[in-house]
Amino acid sequence: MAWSLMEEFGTGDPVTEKRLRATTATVYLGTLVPLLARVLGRPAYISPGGAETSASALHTFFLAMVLHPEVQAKAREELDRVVGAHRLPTFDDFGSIPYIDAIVKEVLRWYPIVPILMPHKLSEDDVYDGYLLEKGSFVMVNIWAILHDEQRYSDPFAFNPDRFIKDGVLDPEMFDPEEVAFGFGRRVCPGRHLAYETVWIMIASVLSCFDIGKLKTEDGQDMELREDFVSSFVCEPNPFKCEIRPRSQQHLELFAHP
Ligand code: HEM
Repeated sequence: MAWSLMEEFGTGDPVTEKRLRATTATVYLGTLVPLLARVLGRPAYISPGGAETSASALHTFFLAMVLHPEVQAKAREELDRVVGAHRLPTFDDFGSIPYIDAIVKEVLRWYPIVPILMPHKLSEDDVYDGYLLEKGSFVMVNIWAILHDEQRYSDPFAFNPDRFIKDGVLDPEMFDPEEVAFGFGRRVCPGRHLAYETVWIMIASVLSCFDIGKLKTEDGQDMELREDFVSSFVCEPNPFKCEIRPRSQQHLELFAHP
């Protein structure tokens, strides 16, 4: 990909070409490698710049859907009504299926992918809430605490996309997890829009075509599943098994040949 980009946009300038190569590698490491690793069942390890993150968000989404069939039902009602059964959702549907946005926001909030931001070194003295923070100090932002603050979100440990919806649309008064889940300021995640849109289109497409549910035990009971997350720099569920069933033959064909 980097080579064809350079053929098309390359100027022969080594600095530009180095940037093109680095940008392509970042996108590759940030999205494709972790997604492929999930599909192949292989581990993918963090590299600087957001590797794992989009795949971790999708992993969290699948767990949330297994645990909350009522959320799937609501999303499907919206998708069937707005998108219909004859095509997959596209970015043209952006703004028309707010419950899908609410699910993406709740995935980012419920178990934030990067719960504690990496340390940032202050380049000058700063004052926060009456405290002097001296130049050279390291500051680490607790995203988990911000996104589980009861003042902002009632019942913060529950997975509840409805908290972002008011009168059938996204509630502009509700604090948007996107404001903090991708960091802040000069070092804010440069992949945040790509990440949001990747997760959004995947969630919309998967929910259009598949039911996600618990596996059955041999005697026909639902297998128990818990909120069991990896405790590390990037937060995501420990591996779990679930059933992903096409809603119908027509939905399966739609997903396979959009
Ligand atoms: C749901 C998905 C993602 C989340 C939650 C996420 C979150 C973050 C966070 C919290 C940071 C640190 C910001 C800070 O230090 O203040 C960061 C940095 C970064 N992210 Fe992402 N990220 C995601 C996806 C991506 C993707 C898809 C890419 C690339 C295509 C990417 C590229 C980067 C890079 C290059 C940095 C380092 C920026 C810098 O230090 O200047 N991220 N991300």
